[in-house]
Parts: sequence; C-alpha cells; structure tokens
Amino acid sequence: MASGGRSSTAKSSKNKAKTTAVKKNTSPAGKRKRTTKAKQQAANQLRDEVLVLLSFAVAVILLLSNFNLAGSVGVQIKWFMFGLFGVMEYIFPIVVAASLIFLISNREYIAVARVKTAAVYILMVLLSAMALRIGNRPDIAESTLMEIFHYSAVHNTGGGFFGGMLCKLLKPLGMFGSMVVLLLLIIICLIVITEKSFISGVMKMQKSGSRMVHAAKQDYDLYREHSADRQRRKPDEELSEEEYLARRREEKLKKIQEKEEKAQARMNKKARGITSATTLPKETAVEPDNPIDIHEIVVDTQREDEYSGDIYSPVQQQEQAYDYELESILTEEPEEEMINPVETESMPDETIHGLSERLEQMTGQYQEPEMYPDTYAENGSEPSAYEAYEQALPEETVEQDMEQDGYEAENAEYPEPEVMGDAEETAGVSGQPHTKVQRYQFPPLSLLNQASSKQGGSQDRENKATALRLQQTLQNFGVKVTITDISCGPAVTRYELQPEQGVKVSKIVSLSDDIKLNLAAADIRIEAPIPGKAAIGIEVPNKVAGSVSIRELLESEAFEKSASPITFAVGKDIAGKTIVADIAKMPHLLIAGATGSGKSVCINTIIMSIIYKADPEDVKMIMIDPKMVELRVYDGIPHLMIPVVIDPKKASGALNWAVNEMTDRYKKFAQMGVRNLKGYNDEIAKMEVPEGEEPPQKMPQLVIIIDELADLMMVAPGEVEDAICRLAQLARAAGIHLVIATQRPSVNVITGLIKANVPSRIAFAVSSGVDSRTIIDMNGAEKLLGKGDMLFFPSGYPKPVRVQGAFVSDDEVSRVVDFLKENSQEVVYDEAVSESITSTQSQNAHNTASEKDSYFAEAGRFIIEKEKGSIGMLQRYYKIGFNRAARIMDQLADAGVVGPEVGTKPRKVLMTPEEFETYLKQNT
Ligand SMILES: Nc1ncnc2c1ncn2[C@@H]1O[C@H](COP(=O)(O)OP(=O)(O)OP(=O)(O)O)[C@@H](O)[C@H]1O
Repeated sequence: MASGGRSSTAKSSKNKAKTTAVKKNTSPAGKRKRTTKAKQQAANQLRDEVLVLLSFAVAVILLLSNFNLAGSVGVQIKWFMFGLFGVMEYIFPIVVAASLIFLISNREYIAVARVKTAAVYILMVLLSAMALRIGNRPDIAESTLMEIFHYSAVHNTGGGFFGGMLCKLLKPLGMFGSMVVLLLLIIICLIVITEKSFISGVMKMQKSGSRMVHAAKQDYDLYREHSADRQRRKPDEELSEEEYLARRREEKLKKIQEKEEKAQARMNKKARGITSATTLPKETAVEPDNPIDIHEIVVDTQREDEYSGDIYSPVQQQEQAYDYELESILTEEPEEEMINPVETESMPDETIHGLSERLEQMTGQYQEPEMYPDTYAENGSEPSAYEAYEQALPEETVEQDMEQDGYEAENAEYPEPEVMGDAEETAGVSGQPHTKVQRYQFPPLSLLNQASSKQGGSQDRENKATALRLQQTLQNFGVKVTITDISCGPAVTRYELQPEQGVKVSKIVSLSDDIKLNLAAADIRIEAPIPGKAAIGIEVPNKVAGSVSIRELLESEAFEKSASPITFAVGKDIAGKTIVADIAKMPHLLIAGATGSGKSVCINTIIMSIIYKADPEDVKMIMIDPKMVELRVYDGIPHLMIPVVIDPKKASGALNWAVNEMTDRYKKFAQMGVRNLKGYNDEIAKMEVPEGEEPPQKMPQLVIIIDELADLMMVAPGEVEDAICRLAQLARAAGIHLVIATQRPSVNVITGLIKANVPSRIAFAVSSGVDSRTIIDMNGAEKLLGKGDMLFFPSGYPKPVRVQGAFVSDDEVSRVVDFLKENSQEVVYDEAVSESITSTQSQNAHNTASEKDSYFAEAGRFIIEKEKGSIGMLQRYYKIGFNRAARIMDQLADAGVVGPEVGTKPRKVLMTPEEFETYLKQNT
C-alpha cells in the first residue's frame, strides 16, 4: 500500500512536472496556436501525398483498362467507364489525375480550384454529348438511356450515359438548337477554366487577323514594287529570286534591330538625335591648322563666374556693402553723367541689364538697407553692375575707391570716403550707441567649425533593416503597412508608413510601446498622420546622434537668400532640410525646455545668425541674462544697445525702457503718417534734408533676448509680465521682437497672458506631457531626445516641426566676438538708455524702500472718489498686474486710507479727500 502510495505520489509529481513543462512551453496562447498549426500542416502534407499517389494509381489503372492491359478487372472497368462517358473516357484518366493535382496545389484558393475542376468535368460531359449529338448513334430520339450506355460501353464511342442524358434533355431543341446550346455551354466552361474573356479574345483575333491582312498587303505592295523595279532594271542588275529573298530578309532584320534600339532608348529615357545647340561658338571653333586645342587652364580673375555669387563670403559681402554705399554716393550725381554711352554700347547685354536695374533703383527709390543681403543673394548680375559702376565713375573716384576697397586685405579698415561728408557723425537715434560710423565687418565663416562628416552607406543599410523590422512588427499585430519613404535627419530617422485600407490610425499609435520594444529604440514619436501627406510617420532616434553645425546653416542657400536681417538659422528638419526663420514674422518667440536640453545653444544660434546677417545699424539687441554666465560673452559687440543685463532688477527697467521706446516709435510713426518701421525708414530715406540740418536717423530693429524668464518672474513678476505683454501685443510694427527662454514651463512663469501674446514657440525636451502642453498646447516634447532636438512651432504652422537645432560652441562664440571687438571701434552705449534703466531701477528700489508705489497717491484719490477699496478695480484702471495692485492696496491700508480685508468684499474707505491730501503732504 505504502509503496503504491509512494509510486502514485511519484507519478503525480512526474505528471505535475510534465504539466508544468507543457505549461512552460505553451503558456503563451500564441505559442500553443503555432504548435497546433504546425502539426496540422504536417498532417495535411501527408494526406496530400497519399491522395496524389492514389489518384495516379487510379489514373494508371483506368488508362491501362482503356487499352485492355489491366486484365479481366480492367475489361469490366473499361466497359463501365465507356458506358458512363462514351468517347471521352479516353481522356478521363488524365483528367482525374490532373484535377487532383490541381486541387492540391491550389489549396489556398480551394473554392476557386473546386469551381474550375467542376467546370472541367462538365466540359467532358458536354463534349461527350456533342459527340453523341453529331454522330447520333444510337439514335437519341429512339434509344433509352440504358441503350445509349450499353452502346457506348460496347463500341467505345458515343456520348455514354451522361452525354445521352444531356442530349435527351436538349432533344426538344432539335439537332441545331442542341448544338448551339452545347457550344455555348462549352464556351462558358472554357471561360471559367481559363478566366479569359471570349469577346476580347475574338477582338484580338480580329485585330491580329487585320494585322496579318495589313502585313500581307504590305508584302504584296513591296512585291509589286520589286517586280516593277525588276522590269525597269537592266538585265545584268537583275537579282535572282534567292538573292531577292536574302535581301528582303536582311531588310527585315534591319527593321527589327531599329525597333529594338528605339525601345531600348525609350527605356533608358534617352533622347536621340536632338541637340539644342546647333552652332559652335566662334571662340571654341577648332582652327584647321591646330585641330586639337590643348592649353593650360589659368585662373581668370577678371571673368565673372556665374556661380561665384553663390558662395557666401564675408569679403564679398563687404564688396556688396561698399557697392551699396557707392550707390548712395552716386544718387547725388545726375544720371547722364554717370554712364558713358560708348562704354555702355560695348558692354555685354546682361551688364547693361544689371546696370539699368541698378540705375532704376538709384534714381527711383532708395534701396532699403535691410534688403541688401537679399541683393547679394541675387548674385547673377551683381558683379557686372559693380564693374559698370567702376566704368561709369569719374577716374579719380574709381582710384580712390580702389584704395579704400577691402579686396586688398580682408581686415583692412575702410578709410572714410570723403564724399560721405558725414563721416564723423554720431548715431543720434534714441537708444543707439554713440559710436563713430564705421563699416561693420562681417565676421568670416572660417571662425566657425566645419561640419562633421556624415555617415555613409552603413546608415542606409541600417535604415532599411529597421524599416523591415518595423513592417514585420506591425504585421505581427495584424496591421499591414507599406513603407513609402525613409527620411534620415541628423539625429532622427522618420519612416513613413501607408496603412492598408481599413486600418485605423489609432491602432498604430496604440502600438507605440510594442514598436519601441521591437526596434530596441530609446523612444519613438509617432506623427499620425504627417501633415499634408497620406502617411504616418514613425520617428526613431539614430544609433549615432549627429549634430548640425551653425556654419553649414549660415553657408546654406536658404540663409543667404533670406532677405530679413533678423533671420534665424534654426537647424535641420527630419529630412535634413535646412530650416531658417524670420524673427520679424514670428514676431515673438518663446523657447522652453528642461535643463540641458539646448535652450542656451539655441539662443546663441539666434545671436550668431544676427551677427552674420545684419549690420548693427539695422539691428540692435538687448540681452537679459539673469543666469549671468550664458550671454555675458557678447558684451562689447556692436549690435548691443546696452551691456548685457545680468541683474534681474535692472531687467524690468530694460523692459520698461523697451515699452517706452515702443511708445516713442509709435508717436514718430504717427507724425510721419506711416504704419510701421519699414514705412518710417523708407520715408526717412526719401526725405530731403536742408543743408546744415542733421537728417533724422533710421530706426533699427530691436531684438530683446531673455535667457531665463523664471528668474525675472521671481524678482518682479508683475512688472515683467506687464512689460512683456505690452511689448508682445504692440511691438511688432515698431520692429521690436522678444525672444524669451525658460526652463520652467510652469503656468506661473509662462502665464496665460504671456502665452497668448507670444505666438511662436520652440519646445525642447521636457520631462512630462503636461510641460509639453504648457509650451505648445500638445504632447510631443516629452519624447524629444535633448541636445538640440526641438519642436519648432512658429506662428502660422499648423503643427510643430521636429528640427535638430544648430550647435555653436563657446569657442566659436568667443572667436566671433573677439573678431567683432577687434574690428569695430569701442562701443559707447547710449547714456539715455542706461540712465532710464537705472532710474526705473532706482525708482523701483525707492518704492520698495519707502514702500510706496508710484501709483500710490493716484490710487488713493481714485479709491476715495469711488468709495470702494477693490484690487480688481485698480488692476483694471491702471492696467497693472494683480501683485502690484494688491501691494498698492496694502500700502493704502497701512496709511489708513482703507480698512482691513473683509473676505472677498471691497475694503472700506476710511479717509476723506482732504484728509488724504494732508497725509500726502506730511509723508513726502
Ligand atoms: N543643437 C545641439 N546639438 C548638439 N548638442 C547640443 C545642442 N544643443 C545643446 N547641446 C548639448 O546640450 C548641452 C546643454 O545645452 P544648453 O546649455 O543649451 O542647455 P540649456 O537648456 O540651456 O540648459 P540650462 O537651462 O541648464 O542652461 C550643451 O552643452 C551641448 O553639449
């Protein structure tokens, strides 16, 4: 018993082990299914093999029986089968074997295969009926079915039992009627079997028939021609029939070859025998005595290279700048004096064209300075026009110009041309540094690092492998997609998928974690659908994250061609396309992201873009850097309006100054009757100034850059918010633009007001979807990779674009700043601006010290007049923030003007106007 018990326990434990093993193996439902499927497949294969062998055996026995080679059984089989099928029994064994093989090999489409097999058997019966109908033996009308069967079995002919049955059915239609019906049925069966249209077949036959007739006709024509020719030819020229045929064959072969060549050329998309240039230019024509002209190629500095203007060169830019200056000098000269008609005649066409365009500008309107980068981008006619000026100028001027020219030494300072007259003038525009007018020298691009080399073919291979894996992964989840495109960006690669009809986009989005797992990717971002495309984009980080150098962006055509002096080289998008943006159009930009995500680098790229694009006369910057370390390096560059502001308390002063400057500018616009900065500058340029009077200065565009808004908001939230909102709402037309960066995208830093007024955003990597929503009102930034990976969302874009921001190192910045400091005179900042900022600051300090707001007296009078101490009322009336209004109210309470807080109700007013006036007199 005991042993029995033990053995049963052992058994049960064994069973348990087995079950666990089985469980282990089959625990996932997918695995179990797969094993069952595999087993079933193996069984099916065996069954198929047996069936094939059996059908062959049957077919062979039937075949042997038909020829009396299968013994007495065979004789019986033959008798029976002929009785059933009549004359068609001869092919019946083959049909049996073939149909079985056909069914097995088309198992996946078994329904179709069955229909086709049935059609073959019906065809057999129809053919046997046809045979009976044609032979009519035994007579269909008079014989019974059994007699027909018997007759076919004995004589191995006729329609057999089935054929007889059909014929008997069709008997009422008579012989011809039955034949027609049988024929039609045979055709239908053939259509079902072959899946070929009968009508189109007939049409084709008709076509080929007509082609044959046509060919025969051609042959006949040729033959007639030939015989006529033969009659005309002399007897010795006459060809024998064989020779004639051989020649014909040759001709035909030639024709075929020609046809093939044509087809090949079409396939290779080559045009043959076409040339647009049919004449040789004179200078390149080969002289007969010197047929091969080989000579050394020498650099021709005089000749204008049609592409030379495409290359960005600061030197060239200087030339352009100088060209521009020259132009302004020339405007003083009458037009006729400038161009020597004889010389004009000898000029090439495009030079004249370029010149006439320039003249139009010179005489017509002032060429707007901010457009001149654009002008140098339109390089085609520029150099020629420059030459033309030189030719057109009086000789001394040209000589003088050549001396002054910056060609000789890149860094050579330009002596002030005498003709300018106002060389000693100082920039008197409000807020502009009092610097001596000196031509701005654009820093050369060689100060920046070269772009690192790109990955080659291995990246391509890797991308293709990832695309396949992606497709396979989605297929495993029942989502069939086609990969339509792969865009390889610097840090991320986007795979574009087109789902099959009926696949929901949300299903692919819900599989994002599975895709991440299968691709072993750090993070993926799904863009479903890609704006403007019928595809879904899956963005996968590259194995090796590449970076984008600022230099390659500044060298790019997009940057060069951009007309705005405040163009910002953003970076490269997912397809590697250069993205540049015009800050003027943004018109204010908010940059937010977690610490270390690349905000400061982005701000540096903005500053560098401006340095490389704009003359300080056209663009000024105010930099506010409460972090104290990021932007200080720029101190001393000529674009700065005031030294970099590092004191957060001073920052609100700077912002207030900007608000005042904006108001001032609007007043000036109103006086001049223009609507914006461009209109004002245009008017100034056109203005005729009486001699001795100073011409009004044009207004520069102003970019205010704040690196870390959170620090400012901590010190003076109300003032900063007020100033930012006022600037953001109105400053666009005044040419003042804000670039604000923050690493705390919380609602108390990026307040609703700021968000509503700053329409363009850049989101760098953030830690949560909530932060992403605070910045760009949608998720996505939490999936970014950091290090310059951004979602660029300027106003006007329907969706943010993923861009790899340009990288600029501290060394590069230092080199450029050093260059600017060396090549520009020491910048003396406008006292007025600094003073205004300091006074605001001291006023703030004073207010804090004496704890009295500047609105204290006014607010007191107002509240006494309204007999209601409400903070909201103060906010509304003085257009100030809540904090400031609350502070004023507290001060009024301290002074005894209003009573203490009573819940949410307004405070009680405790003073009369006279009492308040006395209080003010005593306390000031
Ligand atoms: N576009 C870029 N390409 C490559 N690397 C970058 C890029 N931008 C930033 N980085 C890398 O990320 C680091 C941090 O960048 P950055 O200092 O701009 O971050 P941040 O967001 O300003 O951080 P914090 O708010 O702490 O100052 C840089 O030192 C650099 O190595």
